[in-house]
Amino acid sequence: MAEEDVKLLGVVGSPFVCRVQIALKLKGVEYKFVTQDLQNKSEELLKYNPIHKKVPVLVHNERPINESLVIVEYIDEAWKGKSILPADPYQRALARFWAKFIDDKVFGAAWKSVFTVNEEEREKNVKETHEGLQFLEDELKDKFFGGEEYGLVDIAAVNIAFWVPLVQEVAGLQLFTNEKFPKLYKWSQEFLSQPTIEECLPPRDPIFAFFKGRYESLLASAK
Ligand SMILES: N[C@@H](CCC(=O)N[C@@H](CS)C(=O)NCC(=O)O)C(=O)O
Repeated sequence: MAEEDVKLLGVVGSPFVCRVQIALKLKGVEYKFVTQDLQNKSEELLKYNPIHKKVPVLVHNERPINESLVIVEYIDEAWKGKSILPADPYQRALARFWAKFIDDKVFGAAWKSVFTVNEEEREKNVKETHEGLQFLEDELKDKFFGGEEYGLVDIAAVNIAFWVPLVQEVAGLQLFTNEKFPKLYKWSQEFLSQPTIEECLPPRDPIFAFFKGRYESLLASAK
């Protein structure tokens, strides 16, 4: 391939950015990480993601791609190496379904369970999170969602493996525990300890402190 110019607009500590970092690492793609200030969005971010104005944005030879799951699929297609999606069309469709399910039905609810001061809303979201996690617990048949090797669904679910345990601790909630979801919990430990994944994870303590601060200011503002 011709000379590559690959930039990732992101922030450290974002589960969505982390997905893209994992995919780039898996394919061995060299890239420049361009840290964004989400309180004061750069011209570059607004230019490359004018619709959502969010990170991650992958810019490949000046062409931007938005939305983490779309980016991960793009990386899989644009670079050779270890495949992220299965080859079989039906299995590919299933992988896309579960990756989307994680965002639509699990992670958002887990996040809202933590970052709310409304008890009713919290309860509703805790219930939804548990229902979503149960579907994933039932779906997990092998070592990884991808089989013997991790793939799109595993990469998508890094938000469940790393971020949900972290933010549940911030609020003292029990969303994703070994007792409730033993298969999924075992998967998360196995997945997070894969060398490529470990290298892409942000340092836990500062991220914990960041979300703890955000949670405490939410509590304070509700008083
Ligand atoms: N659906 C998007 C979500 C990305 C997202 O929520 N990014 C956050 C950082 S973790 C962001 O850029 N937030 C800035 C904002 O909402 O203004 C994806 O999968 O890429």
